[in-house]
Formats: sequence, structure tokens, C-alpha cells
Amino acid sequence: SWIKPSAFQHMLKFLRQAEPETKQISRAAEVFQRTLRVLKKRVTPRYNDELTAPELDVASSDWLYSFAWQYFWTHFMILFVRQNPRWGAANTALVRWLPAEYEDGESEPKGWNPERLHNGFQLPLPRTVSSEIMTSSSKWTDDSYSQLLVEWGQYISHDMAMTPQSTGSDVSIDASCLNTCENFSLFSFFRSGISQALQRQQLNAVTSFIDASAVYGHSPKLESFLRDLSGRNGKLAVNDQFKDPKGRPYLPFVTRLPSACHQDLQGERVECFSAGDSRVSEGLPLTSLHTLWLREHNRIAEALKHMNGHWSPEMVYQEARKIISALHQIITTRDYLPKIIGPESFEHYIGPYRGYDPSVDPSVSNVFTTAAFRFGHATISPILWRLNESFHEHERFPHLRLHNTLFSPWRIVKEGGIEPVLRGVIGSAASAVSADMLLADEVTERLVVLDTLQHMDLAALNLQRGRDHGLPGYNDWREFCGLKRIKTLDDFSVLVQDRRVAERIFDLYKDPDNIDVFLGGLVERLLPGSRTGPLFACLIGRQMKALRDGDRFWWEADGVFTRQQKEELLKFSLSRLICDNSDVGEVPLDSFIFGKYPSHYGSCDRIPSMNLDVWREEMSEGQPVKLLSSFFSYYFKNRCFRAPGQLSG
Ligand code: HEM
Ligand SMILES: [Ca+2]
Repeated sequence: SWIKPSAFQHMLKFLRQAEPETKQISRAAEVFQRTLRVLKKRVTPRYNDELTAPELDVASSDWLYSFAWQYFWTHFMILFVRQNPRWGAANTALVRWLPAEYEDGESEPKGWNPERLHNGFQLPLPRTVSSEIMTSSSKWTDDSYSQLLVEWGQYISHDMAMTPQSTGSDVSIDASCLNTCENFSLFSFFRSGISQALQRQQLNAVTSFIDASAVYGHSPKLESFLRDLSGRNGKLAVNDQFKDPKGRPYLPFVTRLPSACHQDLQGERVECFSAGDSRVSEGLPLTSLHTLWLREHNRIAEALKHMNGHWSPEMVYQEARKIISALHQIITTRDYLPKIIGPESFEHYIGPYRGYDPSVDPSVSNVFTTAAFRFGHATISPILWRLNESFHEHERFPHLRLHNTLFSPWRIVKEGGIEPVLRGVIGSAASAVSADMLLADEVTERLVVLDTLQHMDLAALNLQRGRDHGLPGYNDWREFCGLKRIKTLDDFSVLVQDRRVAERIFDLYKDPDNIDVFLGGLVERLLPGSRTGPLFACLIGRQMKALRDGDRFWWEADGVFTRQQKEELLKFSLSRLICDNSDVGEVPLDSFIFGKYPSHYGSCDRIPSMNLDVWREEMSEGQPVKLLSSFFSYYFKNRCFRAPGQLSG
């Protein structure tokens, strides 16, 4: 069957808690849509396939229409226009690179109406596709890369997008849309061809830019909650209840207690952690990365304060944030992406940096976050490895099956800190993407989400989400990328790693135009030196280029850092991050590369580090020669809502 509505709602409730602003916008859109639906029924005689402007005018005499219109615009004006949001800002719509294809042209998910045929065939149910093609009880390993590569993918995906769903609690949802209508969506008017269409669009609750929003949040309220404002030191707030065995801090807990995170049956409660992104407690490696960045911010803030005693706490905070944000960009573009899309695609779709381009829209696209960048779900390891100091299975905290580790921060606080997990992700090989073993059954049969006992199926969720968002099919996206459409099983078999898989997909979908883009993209044969096929390499490459070139505050953009500062930033690595902020004392030079211990490992003394002296503010005649910090303070305060382009005039 479809994903069970009750389980779905639990998931929505806890996995993707949205900020009040996001909820308000979506609520307004929801009311508007419902009213329109009622209206549409009432104006049926005049209404044919296209809801054109004159017909809307007729309808507007109806009080219901004007009520909805007013309701929607009031909220729209308050939340959008007053804050003057621009490209890439939080709480704006995911952009469409191809128009949405809803079943009714407006909002109904593809495949929703079983009588509606697509190219003469019904779409197969997501759950059927998942169990017959995508679920695997084991995974191949990818001996080139470490599991950290996978974890970085999940971590950075949370910096770029969160498509939230409503809890449904304050919106009465009619039965026909329980599975799908809970999306926080927004309606926008756009023209396609000559007809006007009113279509459901989805929101991105976080900033599209790679700007460490997962560390600092994406709204002023969340940002100040995460800061240590009383310490007057420019640091982030830390957990006041627990520290690690060496006295290093943990992330603070969420404020709404008791939280829904799982607990050790014995001992004190350990609540869900909070960070700039609400999904922080989902998995132990993810939480460990968040913890490392919290510690790194505070480490850098302390160093900056030490060398620039005259800086205000605000200045220290903003400059540290600017550095952390740059490091996120560097790790992603220099260390992560070339391994994912391969050096050739990197060159082809991204290429060398040529400066800020104000004509580029840096917003995350719907297809990127709903399909392409979910490729990582096929690289989730069914096992969480936990290693001791000599990189063997930890004697007290052994390996765990993945489902026993989700939403379980107690396993960090009570089971040896982040170190066993960190050694596990650098010391074990990544899971491989391969068409015959796509998603581990740990996430298709046993995915757990907080306080529900019901299990979710991540493969089916991904497919359903694509249909819910009205994403065009696999072939349309191939054409979008300048790749050949597939017509026959032979065409497809050439593209896929495995002919039997191609056959099974053809059997289920019947027509190649019906293949869901997430599935089609995932089974393509990997490009040389990459972990994606040609379609996903294109979609990910284009997105990353937009995120870089459309970012006025990209770390390499003019005026953001001095030349010396850039040179220091480039010395940074995830290995260094681990060395400086945990008890792990030996690491590979590039922690994304998998190598045997001890031959591929070196002591932390041998890992290059940034010399922060280039941030020392020079004094001239007793007065500091200002860095760009105050300028950036303005920018960072406002980036949550506004695109940086605004500041460039
Ligand atoms: C243990 C590992 C992981 C788990 C349990 C997990 C789980 C999930 C879940 C439950 C969703 C929401 C699905 C939906 O309702 O549509 C999601 C979304 C997503 N995941 Fe993962 N994921 C993991 C790892 C990854 C990795 C490694 C990547 C990429 C390399 C990734 C990329 C994404 C993206 C892009 C989204 C959509 C974000 C949005 O727009 O809201 N995930 N993941
Ligand atoms: Ca962001």
C-alpha cells in the first residue's frame, strides 16, 4: 500500500519541525488552495481545463474568494514582501528547472488518481517499486572512500534544503490527500506558454547557500537561541548538563522537554540535541559532525578574541561564523563534490571560479533536493561502526545496526562521546551505489522516527515525494541535461549497470517516460571516478555551480577574505577538524579516502592547520584598521531572509 498516513504524519511531526514563519506561510497557502478548490467546484460550468484570468475575475465576486485572497496576501505581504526576500533566502520556494506536472495540473500528486493513465499505463506504487527493485538486504562496499564521505553528504544536504511538512494538526485535511497534502507548499502564479497556471510549489525552510546554516540557524530567533549571549565571548551555547570524558562540550538540548529522542533504558534521560538544523539528532555521525563544528566555532572565537582583545563579542562571533561558513564551502567544493560527480563533470558543469554573478539564482531546485541529491540514500550503511583507539571494534561499544542508532543522542553522551563514531566513519569503507543493491533494508524496512513504532520506507518516501512535488519523469530530465531520451529496453540496459535491473524497471513502469526521476537517475552506470551517473552528475553539478556563482559572499568572492586569509583557509581539512575538536589522535590526510590503519594514518601533528594570525587586526596610531567584520555582521544578520545581492547594491 501507500505510505501509511499515520506514520507519515509522525514523521512529518518530528523529523522536520518547521519554524513558525514557515508554518504561517504554508497555512496561508493551504487556506487559499482549499478555498479555490471549493470555488472551482462552484464555477464548474465556466471552468474548463485552464483557469484563466477572466474566470478568476468572475469568481472574485464571491466572498469566499475575496476572503481567501485577503488571507493569503496578508500573510504573503507580511512574510515575503516586508522582509524583501530574494534568491536563496530561507522560506522561499524551491525553484523549478522544469514546470511541475501535477495530475490535475495544479496540485494533485502524480499517480494519485488510479484511473488516470500515464502514457497508457498506471504508475506503479512507490512501495512496490521499493520492495521489488530498490530494497537490498546487503550492500557492496566502496573501498576507495570512507563512510565519512556519505555522512558529509547528509550533513551538507541539511545546509542546503529542508522541505518541511505540516503536522496536519491545525489544518483539517480531507481524506483524499492524507498522504500528500501535508506538504508545506506555496502557490505561485507563473506563466507557462500562453495559459496561466496556479500550481502548488514547495518551500525551502533553510537558506540554499552553503553558509553553515546547519550550525547557526536560518532565523534570528533560532540564531540567538544558539548563541552564548551571556558569556559575551562570541561563542555558541553548549550543553550545561553533560560534557565528554575530556571535558569537551556537547550541543545544547532542545528546549521543549521531554523531547522525543530514544532513551537508554537505564540512567538519566538524554534529550534531543539542538543545532542550526532541527534534524541534528537523526543519526550519530550527523550529530558528531554538528558537535565538531560547534567546538570549532568556539575554538576559533577564542583565538580571535585572544589576538584582537578590542573586538566586541558580536565581532568575534560574526568573524568566526564567516570562517566556519567558508570552511563548509571549501570542504564541499574541493573535497566532496569532485569525488561525487567525478572530475570531468566537475570541470564541465562547475569549472573554475570566476567571481560573483548577480544574474545566477542560487536557490535550491526542486529536482535537486527531491531526487538528485537523495542519491546518498543508496550509500547509507546498514551498520554503524564504532572503533577504539587502534581502529578495531570498540570493546565496550560495539557496532550497531543502523535502526538502533537513529534519534539516540544518549549513545554519544553515555557511550564514549563522539570518538568511537568518528573513528568508525573514517575507519570503514563507504557503502557503494550499485543498481542491484540500492537501499539497505535498514532504511526501507526499519527506518524509525522518534516516538512511533511504525517503520518507514525511505525508498518509497523518496519516490512518493517526487510525485507529490510533481517532478517530471526521468526522460524529461535527461533531455533537460542534454542527454538522450531512452526509448527501448536496449537503450536503458546500456545506461544501467545491470540488465536485469533495467528489465525489472521496464516491467513495472511499462513506458520509459513514466520512470520516476529518482529511480532512473540512481540506477545509471556511474561515470568514471564518480559516484553518480550522468543525469545526477548534471543536476548536482548545475546546482552547485548556481550555489557558488550566485553567492555574493562565496569565500573566494572579491572582498570577502584577504589573500593571506584565503591561503590559510585552504589548509583546513576535515582531518584537522577532527584533530582539533576530539580525542582522535591519528587520522588519514584526507579523511574521505579509505585506507587501512595504521599504514594510511598519521599523527595529528602532521596534519596542516590554519594559522589564524592573519586575522590579527593591525593597529595604526592606536586605532584598529578595520577588517570587513562589521559589514559581515550586517550581512549575516540579514541573510536569513534576504539574498546577499541586496548588499552589493
Ligand atoms: C542514515 C542516513 C540517512 C537517513 C536516515 C536519511 C533520512 C532521510 C529522510 C527520512 C528524509 C525525508 C524523506 C521525505 O520525507 O521525503 C531525507 C531527506 C533527504 N535526504 Fe536523507 N537520510 C540519510 C542520509 C542522506 C545522505 C547520505 C544524503 C545525501 C548525500 C541525503 C540526502 C537527503 C536529501 C537531499 C533529502 C531532502 C531534503 C529536503 O529537501 O527536505 N540523506 N533523508
Ligand atoms: Ca544554508
